[in-house]
Amino acid sequence: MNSYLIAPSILAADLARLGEEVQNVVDAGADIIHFDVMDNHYVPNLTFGPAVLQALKKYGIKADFDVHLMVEPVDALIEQFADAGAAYISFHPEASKHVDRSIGLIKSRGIKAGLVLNPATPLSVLDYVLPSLDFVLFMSVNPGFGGQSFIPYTLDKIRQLRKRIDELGLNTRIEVDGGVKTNNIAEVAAAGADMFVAGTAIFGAENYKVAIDEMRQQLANASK
Ligand SMILES: O=C(CO)[C@@H](O)[C@H](O)COP(=O)(O)O
Ligand SMILES: [Fe+2]
Repeated sequence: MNSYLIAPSILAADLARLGEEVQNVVDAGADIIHFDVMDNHYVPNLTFGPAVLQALKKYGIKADFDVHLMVEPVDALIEQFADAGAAYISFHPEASKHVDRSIGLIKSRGIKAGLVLNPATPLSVLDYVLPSLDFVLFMSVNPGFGGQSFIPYTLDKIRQLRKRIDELGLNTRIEVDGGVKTNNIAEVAAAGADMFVAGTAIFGAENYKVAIDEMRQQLANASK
């Protein structure tokens, strides 16, 4: 099993103080920074583009950025986020006409490529492309907003994919996004996930380090 990565989602940060907020979660022990890109087309919300990622890098953020594209189409933004310095890029398969080509585009820029499955998207979308992916992102809420509740049937999907990855001998990571909190992260890890996005559970906490430490403690218990 890969080591666990905790990825605070900046959607829940105080956006008026974004640079400071991101530095604070990095100092509090975040492994990577989850960057939600919404276009008011693929999802009914609008967030930030590559210029914001570039600005955060210029501000001095050294952590890797995990760019979650909730946009349609995807290829032009893959290029722009690659130029801006993304370390991970994921997209939703229904938002790309040519999924294999979009994955290839991400990888051709030396970036880790992920495919995102909405709650009701079947695992069969991974047929044929799973070996070329660095990670699969399971949405455990419907995409578009932070602060929603974890959809429990996601756990079964995670278990099924973990089995498939292990049987194939792949080292694909499984990321889970939406409603992940201190009180369910152990269960999500036990199902087979190893990357955990948490927006409100971290940025909504009084002390980011206490929140991240509690998650790590839960993860340590889960792997015992
Ligand atoms: O991609 C999304 C929502 O579409 C997420 O990354 C959320 O931003 C996670 O927020 P919480 O559910 O952890 O508050
Ligand atoms: Fe996300």
